[in-house]
Amino acid sequence: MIDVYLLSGFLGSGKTSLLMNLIAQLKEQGKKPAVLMNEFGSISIDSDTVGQSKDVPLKELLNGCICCTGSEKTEAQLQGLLEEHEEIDVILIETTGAAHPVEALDAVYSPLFADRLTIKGIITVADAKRWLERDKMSPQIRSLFMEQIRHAHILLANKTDLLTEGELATVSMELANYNDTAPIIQTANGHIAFSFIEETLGKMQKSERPTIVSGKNLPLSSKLITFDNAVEKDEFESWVRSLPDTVYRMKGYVPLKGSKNPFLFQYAYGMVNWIPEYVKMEARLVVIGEGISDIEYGGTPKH
Ligand SMILES: Nc1nc2c(ncn2[C@@H]2O[C@H](COP(=O)(O)OP(=O)(O)OP(=O)(O)O)[C@@H](O)[C@H]2O)c(=O)[nH]1
Repeated sequence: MIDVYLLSGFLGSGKTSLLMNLIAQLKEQGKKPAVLMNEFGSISIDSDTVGQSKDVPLKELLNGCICCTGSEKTEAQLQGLLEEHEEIDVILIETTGAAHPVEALDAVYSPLFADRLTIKGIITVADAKRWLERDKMSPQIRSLFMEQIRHAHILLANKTDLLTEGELATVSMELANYNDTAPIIQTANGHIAFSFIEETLGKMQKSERPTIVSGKNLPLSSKLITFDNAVEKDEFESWVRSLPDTVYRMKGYVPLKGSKNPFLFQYAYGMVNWIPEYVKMEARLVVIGEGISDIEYGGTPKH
């Protein structure tokens, strides 16, 4: 299994700096990291920086963010990385600072990779100075900035060099109030030990079930559902409607009674979408949300 880490954080918060630090540490440990990154616009500034480490495989998604370029593209890029570089053991994904973490995670979770990739979690870089000045942001942007912080599994309060001791204490306390599950690490230029990230996220995963990042104490988790038998479409949809609001996203291949191949099933914000598949994909579904570890598919109970 290849470990996948998602680097989130607002525009300019220090994600690329963190990425470069992590790559250097991984290489020192003899590991083979690969990078998937996406940038706003069609000029690849950040990937040029990373591209200087010629031995680090890199795929980029230009012109849009990982969430709105569509998960198909992300899947294709990941597929490309996996096929072209069999030796990879860690994938670092840098999302554009304008990506919502749930959507970015969503683009990465694919039933195609369920048995090849272990999504370890989201590391959010928060610009500590910006946090103190968040009231100056427009409500929409502030909400994105805050969402990225809220969904972090590990939170870096970065750019500490720009703050006084007193300001630092305030930022740490306020961040802890806002996301009380993620460890908060004060950093400058994204300097953090990769071993800390690995151990922290490893422990979070162990405390719950082994698939991907999951757990009641984590802001976001995922669950893989498999099917032994084909299901009735209506029955499946009533099960979908019975799920809690904290299920944000589902996608995968669902075997429907009377159909040759499992259908591609998509769910987002209450909407379901079925697309026939001409290839026989493995029947499995990824569910992403909060507090979803008890969700199982059992069809609708018969009366
Ligand atoms: N003073 C200070 N500057 C920093 C720190 N970390 C990063 N920077 C600077 O902030 C700027 C943005 O850093 P990046 O690492 O490119 O940030 P990013 O999150 O990748 O930016 P986007 O790709 O635009 O979202 C760069 O000029 C960095 O040198 C820090 O801890 N302190």
